[in-house]
Amino acid sequence: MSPARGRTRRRPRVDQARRVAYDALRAVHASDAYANLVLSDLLAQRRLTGRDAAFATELLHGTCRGEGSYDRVVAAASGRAVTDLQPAVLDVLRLGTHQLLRMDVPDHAAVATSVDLARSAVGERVAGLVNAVLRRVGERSWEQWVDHLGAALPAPERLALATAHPRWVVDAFTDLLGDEAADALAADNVTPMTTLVRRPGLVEPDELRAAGAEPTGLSPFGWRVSGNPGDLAAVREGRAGVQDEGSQLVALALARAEAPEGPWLDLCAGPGGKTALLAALAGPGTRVVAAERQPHRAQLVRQAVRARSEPPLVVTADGTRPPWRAGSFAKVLADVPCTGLGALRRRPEARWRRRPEDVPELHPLQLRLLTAALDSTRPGGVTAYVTCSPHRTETVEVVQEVLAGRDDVEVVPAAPLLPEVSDAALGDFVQLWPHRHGTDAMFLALLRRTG
Ligand SMILES: C[S@@+](CC[C@H](N)C(=O)[O-])C[C@H]1O[C@@H](n2cnc3c(N)ncnc32)[C@H](O)[C@@H]1O
Repeated sequence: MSPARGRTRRRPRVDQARRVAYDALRAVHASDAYANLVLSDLLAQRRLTGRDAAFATELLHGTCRGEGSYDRVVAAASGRAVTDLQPAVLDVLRLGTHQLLRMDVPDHAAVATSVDLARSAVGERVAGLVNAVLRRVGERSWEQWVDHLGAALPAPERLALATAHPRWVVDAFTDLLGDEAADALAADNVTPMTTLVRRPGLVEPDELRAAGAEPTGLSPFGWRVSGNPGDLAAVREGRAGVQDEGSQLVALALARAEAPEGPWLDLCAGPGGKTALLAALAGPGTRVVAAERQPHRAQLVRQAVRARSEPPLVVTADGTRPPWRAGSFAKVLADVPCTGLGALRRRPEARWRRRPEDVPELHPLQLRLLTAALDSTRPGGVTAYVTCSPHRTETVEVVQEVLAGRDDVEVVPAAPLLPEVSDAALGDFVQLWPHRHGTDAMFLALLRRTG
């Protein structure tokens, strides 16, 4: 664009942190990228570290989480549907809205840097629009926007707006928790600290303590670190790994369940976090087999268990058509593919990407995998059915539907096997929650083959 009427227009100076957040957000929307992955690539490429990296991370993650609610704010402030805005401009507005309403950025800086970003990333012609819309956004605080836009909404819709979740997720959580759903939804908006698992037999607590990690409250193998876990030798060498405490606890419950001697199976193993812990807990003499349908994820399982002198056997296989004989295993973990609604705090964009139709679409596969897991379990042996979603259709309903069709399975009460965790029993099952336990919302059912 030529300088307007002979004046030399200032070249917009966009700080690197905002540019990284913007480019990552565009990749999330234009190429279905995962926010965490694209951000870590961009931070490395552009050599952003320290405060700049922290700012870009908070800006991207917060914007992704708040997206649906910010879109309502932008629509009200611009007087048009967000679908009528150019996607690249909408992303600038979303980032600006997050800075104005939820970050400690002065209003004038949030508006001016967003206008510069719009000029540089989209073009001069959109600068005025971005300036005008963001000034209007800044006229109210976040709470005032929620009051303003929520006043006319029914209660669940208002909760969706205030906690930045799609309505169908609000309904699913309310179905499970009643009024407590508000706390569970709010917990999705808090970035969890990185949790490590100490793989017993491979690393002692003293090594992790000396590296600055601190034990967590629930899992006997859980450790918390601030900073980059890859800085720890134990993590780089696969003797410890990044793993939520909830995942550790469900694996531990299966390891503690009474069962006959014999090999253990992880039916849906990729990327291998639970396989690695189960292999450590199984002890010498107990063979562990890990199956995973996708070859690249099977490779990740091999990576996860590389530190073991006798690693589990990793097979690329469809667990619904097992290549092993029925009744081969004493313990079987079926950590099935699910919507991941229990781990939304870790996946900033996931809540807006998942669709309500995903739940019924996954259900038949979940039924088949649980059936195959039970068929693979020998009489007296135990199957653990696990999801990182608390959605009833993916949890209790799968178990009930499978059990209704067989007379060779009994439910093992799961909560008594995790005495370190209170308030987790859901009947005979276990349901963990971020707002109660500080873990992902993992579901666990333990089922014994009786014949
Ligand atoms: C929830 S993830 C498992 C996470 C894993 N247990 C861990 O802790 O790292 C589910 C896995 O099941 C795999 N999967 C999906 N369908 C499968 C099938 N039919 N047989 C075996 N694995 C399958 C997916 O590729 C995915 O890696």
